[in-house]
Amino acid sequence: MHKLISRRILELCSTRSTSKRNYQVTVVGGASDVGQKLSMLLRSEPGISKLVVHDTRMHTPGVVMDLSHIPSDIPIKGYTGEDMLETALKGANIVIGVGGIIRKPGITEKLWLSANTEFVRILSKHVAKMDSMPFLGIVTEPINYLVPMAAEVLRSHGDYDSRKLFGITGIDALRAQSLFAAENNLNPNNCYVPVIGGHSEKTLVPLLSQSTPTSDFDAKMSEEFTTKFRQFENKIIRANRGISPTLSVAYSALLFTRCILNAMDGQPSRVHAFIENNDFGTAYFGGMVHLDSQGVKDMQIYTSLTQYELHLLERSLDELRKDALKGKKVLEFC
Ligand SMILES: NC(=O)c1ccc[n+]([C@@H]2O[C@H](COP(=O)([O-])OP(=O)(O)OC[C@H]3O[C@@H](n4cnc5c(N)ncnc54)[C@H](O)[C@@H]3O)[C@@H](O)[C@H]2O)c1
Ligand SMILES: O=C(O)C[C@H](O)C(=O)O
Repeated sequence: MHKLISRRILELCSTRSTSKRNYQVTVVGGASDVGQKLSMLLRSEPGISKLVVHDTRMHTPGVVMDLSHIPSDIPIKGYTGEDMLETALKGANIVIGVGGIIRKPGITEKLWLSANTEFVRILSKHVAKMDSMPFLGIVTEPINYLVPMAAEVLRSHGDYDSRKLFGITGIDALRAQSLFAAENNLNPNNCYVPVIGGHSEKTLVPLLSQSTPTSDFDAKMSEEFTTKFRQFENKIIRANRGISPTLSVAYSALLFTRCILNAMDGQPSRVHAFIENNDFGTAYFGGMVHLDSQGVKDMQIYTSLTQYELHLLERSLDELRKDALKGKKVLEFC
């Protein structure tokens, strides 16, 4: 069991490396709710040589000063306003995009979508102009079509390396792990349920057939688990009085950053993410991604899926194709 726990922990990149690194991380949208929490977590992450926080909000200098009062040997720098984005990105090895607007009461779907689309469009355009493409992780929703859109922008404005673009979806694996543990009365640290597909109610596919420990759920229990799991996003937004979650999302972005840092250091690393992947008949797909120092190496493939999982996967792929198309089309209106 001890070996098993270590493996799970490694998979989610909870382990910190102690090697000497020299990597700059820039958090764009860093004064947002998620961005502030992520920046606080990164503040004490060993091996980051410089943490940069960028946002268009006027209180960004205050956020940076607040963070600087947490003693750390990681230098921190803040930049405010779109005209400072280029400076904030300069020298970044990892860029995390967490800006836009959170879902909250009073914000219409249309406003939410257009603000988030604009955020990712501007960010991608600036990243495309950098001397070399950094690792770019996107938290901003909806990931299913903003990641394909980011790829289009990167492609049309500069040298695009698809191995370095990721939608940060680790939250889905964390939720599946927590739910599985709760349903089976187990320690979550000993559990793992792979999640493939996309990051939305209709595209998430939890693979109970591949769980650790092995699941003895019958067909009805598997369907109930899947429904519950897929509704987590809406459930938490309702419980949060209409506001999207930020804590577990920031935590999953920390794990993502850690996995990338490990990979850049040449250590074996894998991360849950949504990436360009044609293996399943759609341009983008999410799952466990194996990394090397250059980015995506390949994605974990699972065999012996149940009929139910295959059915979910088929439906998910239909949606993902539509989402990727939306991502390309949305640019026509920008
Ligand atoms: N992937 C997930 O699971 C998940 C979960 C929750 C939230 N989110 C996403 O995270 C994002 C942030 O959520 P939040 O609650 O922290 O949002 P928030 O509303 O607190 O803040 C958004 C921030 O983005 C900044 N911003 C907007 N345009 C910018 C630009 N061009 N350059 C730099 N900064 C810019 C704003 O100034 C603001 O600080 C949202 O887009 C939301 O969709 C994703
Ligand atoms: O869309 C959101 O902001 C919610 C988020 O995607 C989530 O998974 O909780």
